[in-house]
Amino acid sequence: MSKCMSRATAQGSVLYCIAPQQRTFNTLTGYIRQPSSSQHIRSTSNIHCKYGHNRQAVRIRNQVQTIHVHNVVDSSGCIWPHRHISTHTRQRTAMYTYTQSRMSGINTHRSASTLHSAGGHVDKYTQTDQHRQASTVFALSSAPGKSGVSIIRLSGPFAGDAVEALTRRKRPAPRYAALRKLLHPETAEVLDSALILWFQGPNSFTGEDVAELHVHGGRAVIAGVLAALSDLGLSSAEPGDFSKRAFHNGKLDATEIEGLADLINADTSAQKKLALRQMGGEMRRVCDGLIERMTHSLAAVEAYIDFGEDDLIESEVFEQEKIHVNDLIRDINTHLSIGKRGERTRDGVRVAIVGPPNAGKSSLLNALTRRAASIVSPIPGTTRDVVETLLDLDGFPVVLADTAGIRETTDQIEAEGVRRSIQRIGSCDIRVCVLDGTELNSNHTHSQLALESLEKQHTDGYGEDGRFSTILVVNKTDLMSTDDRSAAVAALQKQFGTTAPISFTSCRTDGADISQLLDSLCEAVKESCESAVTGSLMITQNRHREALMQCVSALERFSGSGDVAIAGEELRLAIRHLGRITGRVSVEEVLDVLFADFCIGK
Ligand SMILES: Nc1nc2c(ncn2[C@@H]2O[C@H](COP(=O)(O)OP(=O)(O)OP(=O)(O)O)[C@@H](O)[C@H]2O)c(=O)[nH]1
Ligand SMILES: [Mg+2]
Repeated sequence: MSKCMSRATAQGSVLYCIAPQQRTFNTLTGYIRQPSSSQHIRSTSNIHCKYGHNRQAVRIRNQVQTIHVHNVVDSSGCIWPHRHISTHTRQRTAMYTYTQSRMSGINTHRSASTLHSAGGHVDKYTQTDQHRQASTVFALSSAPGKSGVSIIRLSGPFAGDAVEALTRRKRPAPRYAALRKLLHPETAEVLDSALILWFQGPNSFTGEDVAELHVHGGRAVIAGVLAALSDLGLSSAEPGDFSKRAFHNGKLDATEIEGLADLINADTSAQKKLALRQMGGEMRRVCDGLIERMTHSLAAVEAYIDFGEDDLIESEVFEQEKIHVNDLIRDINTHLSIGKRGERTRDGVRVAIVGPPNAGKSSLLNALTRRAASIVSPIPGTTRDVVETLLDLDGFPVVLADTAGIRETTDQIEAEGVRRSIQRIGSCDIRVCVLDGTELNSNHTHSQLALESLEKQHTDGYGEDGRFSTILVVNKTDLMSTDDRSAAVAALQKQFGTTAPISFTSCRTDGADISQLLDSLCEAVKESCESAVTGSLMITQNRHREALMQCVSALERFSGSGDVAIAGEELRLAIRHLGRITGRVSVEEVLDVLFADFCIGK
């Protein structure tokens, strides 16, 4: 929490913000106009202020993290109410506004100097050592269990002292590895010989003081060092504690933290690439760019509401902003139109193996995964439930599902299995429909029923991206003649058209031939993950998609609105939806960027 106060000067009021860690807010000084004038101050200082007949705004530039303003006092001694100031680290601009009506009831007679002397505003570093110890966390950052080297990480104000207590030497120079003996701080028992890395905050992952102890990865060594840290009064980190601190200190935004978690969980190279893109701030940059554009539009609309009559702002402003907002809608829809490619790459492409009983679905799943994941038997109706297994196909993650054979049955359990199969046909990304090649030409009722179910769920075989997302597999080719194959192709093409991909497979236990299917499947999986539009944004989380969709809805309502005040609210709502993606913007406030661009009062 930071505190703000002002000091009267010849130019107006200088705004001070005092952060818990004083280094953070050196840049936050600036000028606040007295609320009796509507003249806009253009200042080269870090804060601009503008007074309108019902709104007040403070603009902060070059901020490095989100701050919380408790009280702002202007030169007349008027205390402004508590509000959040959210800053965009790289966007360089943030706004703090409030409506004057909300100021009613606030003590306007208390002077800035009284506030100063009242204490509690200068948040000087007064934490006790105990407090510093408890707010410093430690954890084993590498995987638990035996290993060559394990890394124990510490973060917080007491991290440096803890290193000195364990090594009985001065902490190493920042970012230089130092070999040190670790000793128990009380008993002096040797715990290990460790490599120590020291990161002085804010130049660390969490933004706090951080130390990494690279110790030998034996269980007893790790347990001994962790116990010593606990004895020093440090707290054991909760899951995600380090990332949470990085977020609160403005080191990572919500999307970058999600990217980090994805990177740790990435099993395939495509997942890794996607996670690195997100961790690199791709989503943040897109969101920041969109928010900046919306902010400009909102500022124009607000300026029109506040100053339209007094300052002769052209009435076309509203119409012009509708054009800008329509451009925004188009751009966000372009991101959304790429479909669920990002989510598929992150969570795995859902591939379902479906078809009539005994066609060889389970045999095919086992051949693809190269293990006996599903039970195979000559008895039709062997598979009853959906059997899922994970597969890495050319670097892309696939969730492969074997399903019950589709047929009419009086067996209640099998009927439930058939219902689940049909459901899976509708919900998966790619369908692999396995047919018994020896029975395909004999008007086999089960094959027909399976194909009909496929058609019913997916009328023309095309998925949400307009791709033909069904691969037809003719299995048991070892029992088929060349003529049988030609007849099978003709029959399937008659039903599904000539573009339907058809693969021939054999899953005999003495050697499966599935290469044709593997090629088709790899192609389909890649296509369902990779974006046709190079460099386009990959949406990896459902919550991002939902926020973007809600943002578009609000923007559409803005465009359709005839009332400028209501439209302004919609725009504010749109910004808030996008702000939720990065976690950076918690606006209840009106953003007002345009004071620099709009020459109000000229
Ligand atoms: N000759 C030959 N037999 C196969 C082939 N694929 C599967 N089979 C046999 O066909 C029978 C059924 O195989 P499954 O894999 O259990 O068939 P399924 O489609 O999973 O059957 P349900 O689970 O009952 O729906 C088994 O006896 C397999 O050994 C193949 O390519 N060639
Ligand atoms: Mg089966």
